[in-house]
Amino acid sequence: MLPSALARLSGQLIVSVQADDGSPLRDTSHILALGRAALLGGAAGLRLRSAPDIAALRAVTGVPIIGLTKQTHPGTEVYITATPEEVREVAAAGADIVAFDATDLPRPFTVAELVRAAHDAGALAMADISTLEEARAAYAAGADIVGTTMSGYTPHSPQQTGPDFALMAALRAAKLPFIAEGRLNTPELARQALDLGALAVVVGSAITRPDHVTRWFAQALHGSSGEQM
Ligand SMILES: CC(=O)N[C@H](C=O)[C@@H](O)[C@H](O)[C@H](O)COP(=O)(O)O
Repeated sequence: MLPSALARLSGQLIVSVQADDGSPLRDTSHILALGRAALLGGAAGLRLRSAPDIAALRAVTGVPIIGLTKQTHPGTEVYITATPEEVREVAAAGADIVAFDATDLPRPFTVAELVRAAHDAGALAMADISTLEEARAAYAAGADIVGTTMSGYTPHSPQQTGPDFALMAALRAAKLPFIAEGRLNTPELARQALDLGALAVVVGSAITRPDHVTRWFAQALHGSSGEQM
């Protein structure tokens, strides 16, 4: 049986509400407004970066929250919730599920250590992976769910502009439950991921990063990337 936060997300849309560093939307008050707009539109869950953003949305909604931090650490390129301390911070802010990097890149802490920190803090553990092998390893280390989040963002995964449907199909064939995430930029692609067996679908940039969406349009019109910031 699925743990309750995952059961509530089954078949549902999760909206990732994150602004990049330097974005005019980075402030928590803007993230709160974007998150509320996503909830109004029917998001059944939220994926949020940073304790202040998580706490702000926890105060206004009971939907499952996937929380994470994004921080660099010396000697590693792993930046999504890379330490047990960050896992605890995210859980304490009100996340039901803590997402963390579970790729094969050199890392400061093992996947098992991050899973344990999440469970000890009363949260579920979501392993952000980029390959089938990483998914197997994450489940062996005790993860509750994996997400296809990191495909395209590690040197050893396919670099592509669209979603990694091949990885989703491989996860399904291996009977490994997964949340689909990454470049699901249209309702049709999101639906396709669900049809490929995803437990739930995370959509971020296409809904909550107007700067990215503007760039897609600007590039399509005249190959320009818009105003340089
Ligand atoms: C690779 C990485 O750092 N992904 C991050 C993970 O939390 C977010 O920046 C993405 O927006 C999220 O994964 C959703 O994906 P998309 O924005 O493509 O719908």
